[in-house]
Amino acid sequence: MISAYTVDQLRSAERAALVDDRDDAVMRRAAYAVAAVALRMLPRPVPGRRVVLLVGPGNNGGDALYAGAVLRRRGADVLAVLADPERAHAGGLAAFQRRGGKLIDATDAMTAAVSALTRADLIIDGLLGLGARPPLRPTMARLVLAANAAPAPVLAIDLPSGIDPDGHRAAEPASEGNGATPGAEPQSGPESEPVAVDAASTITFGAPSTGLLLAPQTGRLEIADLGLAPDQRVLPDAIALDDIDVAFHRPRLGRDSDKYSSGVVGIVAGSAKYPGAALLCVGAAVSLRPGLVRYAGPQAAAVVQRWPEVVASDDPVDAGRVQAWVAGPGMGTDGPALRRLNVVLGADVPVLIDADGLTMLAHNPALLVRRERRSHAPVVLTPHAGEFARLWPELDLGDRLTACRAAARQSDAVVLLKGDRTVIAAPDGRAAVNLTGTPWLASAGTGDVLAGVIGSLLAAGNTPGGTLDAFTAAVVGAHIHGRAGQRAAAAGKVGAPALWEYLSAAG
Ligand SMILES: NC(=O)C1=CN([C@@H]2O[C@H](COP(=O)(O)OP(=O)(O)OC[C@H]3O[C@@H](n4cnc5c(N)ncnc54)[C@H](OP(=O)(O)O)[C@@H]3O)[C@@H](O)[C@H]2O)[C@@H](O)CC1
Ligand SMILES: Nc1ncnc2c1ncn2[C@@H]1O[C@H](COP(=O)(O)OP(=O)(O)O)[C@@H](O)[C@H]1O
Ligand SMILES: [K+]
Repeated sequence: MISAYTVDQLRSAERAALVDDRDDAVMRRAAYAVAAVALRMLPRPVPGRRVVLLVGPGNNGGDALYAGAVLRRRGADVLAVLADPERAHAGGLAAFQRRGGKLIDATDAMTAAVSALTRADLIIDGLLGLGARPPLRPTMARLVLAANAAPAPVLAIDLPSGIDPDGHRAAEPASEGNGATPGAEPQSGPESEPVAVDAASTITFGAPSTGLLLAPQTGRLEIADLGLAPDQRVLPDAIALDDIDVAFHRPRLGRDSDKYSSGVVGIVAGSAKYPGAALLCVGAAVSLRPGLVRYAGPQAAAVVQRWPEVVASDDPVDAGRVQAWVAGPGMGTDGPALRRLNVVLGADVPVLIDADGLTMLAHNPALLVRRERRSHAPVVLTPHAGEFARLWPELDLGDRLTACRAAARQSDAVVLLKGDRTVIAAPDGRAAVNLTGTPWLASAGTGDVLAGVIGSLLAAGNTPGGTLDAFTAAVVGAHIHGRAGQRAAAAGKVGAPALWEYLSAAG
């Protein structure tokens, strides 16, 4: 599991770890870690390869300069572009120049800097780290635009410069969207997009800041343990899972297992207008291999024809015992749909509401209040941005994690806000960012699949030996779904049903 912290939390941990550190020893260790990743990213042979360092005014620039000195020793041709020459890190600069590193002052030689970036084999971003307060000022913004337009991959130190370290404001990729020419004065004004480095990899020290998990510009995340991470008594601001955590949470069968020990999930989805949603959601639930899937809705015949092992009925009242309900995908919002939703919300088991179910909740906020009186079992809400805005119009989606946390607290439900970086929050303040996924998932029906996946996990968590709470079920479900999407995309598959086959195996 990756734990991410606020800048304040990371700064306090650094202060505690570096009480007696008066020289650049830790920075040199950081720089070795940066150089090790850079050497992996450089084409072979390394001698003569062109590395351009983007160097800012703080310690992030110092890391870059020390890393540049290490790369010089390996024979790379390293050029440091100084964005703020007067304030460049003195120790780093001396070490770099001792090794024969070359310098350019970007404030008076921008054209040369841009041309060096264009010809680089690797760009190392040491403009800003934890001290960053976006948006970037003009010299840095120009360099970032040029770096993003260059063919070389960018390795960001600590974070891609231009993102908000705490993740409260999003930065769009700099190479698109703002219409700026690399090296030219970036547009300013309210319409221009914030600029940020689009990194192939980011190496961070000790632990990432929350913004690093949230930013799509981070690329592959590497964490170098320099003994700087907050200790275990500090609650992380947000977490992210990796494949190993998820394997641990998958339901396991034993000799004494029966269907109720692996979880029975009930699904209310689909309608005459959206028959496919029923199949997509049930297919996903089945793929997670719960003890049993029950279907309750107007597509019972089609569902059983496709999955004979599913026990189907027309209505949740007649469905029989379940350990979790999913309601919403394609179920419609008419009278019968509202009645079905009410039945599900009255059940004393965990309930996931998605899609049309969320639309009905937005129109009838009293439904959730009534649910709280009827059951203490958790509720999971899985809106995309449009559904989120209908449910909580007063919350600012420019700050997705904060908005999601507020929504979870207000509605006393786990809220999963879908998107490129899906975020999940629990009413008690826990939060997670999902790092799996692919734009391949931005197609119709993949959300119905996600609902089925999380529904199965909620049921598994509500078994006698179940360990998954609703928040963890949502986080694990998002991870599995995203990984399945990546595998389907890599295999060249088309369409949401392709996810089923990858869900049963996805890490
Ligand atoms: N501490 C440790 O133990 C270790 C730390 N390490 C490294 O140190 C990094 C943190 O270093 P740091 O504190 O010097 O901050 P950093 O981000 O480099 O520079 C901040 C300066 O940038 C400026 N600035 C801000 N926003 C700006 C903008 N939008 N556009 C333009 N300029 C802007 C701002 O200047 P001002 O606003 O005052 O003009 C401020 O002075 C950390 O990320 C890691 O890489 C590692 O070596 C491991 C050990
Ligand atoms: N650009 C993107 N990159 C990665 N994942 C995405 C992107 N856009 C959407 N997704 C994911 O695809 C799914 C879409 O769900 P949803 O919007 O409910 O679609 P539908 O209602 O058509 O099923 C979500 O899991 C979401 O996180
Ligand atoms: K950086």
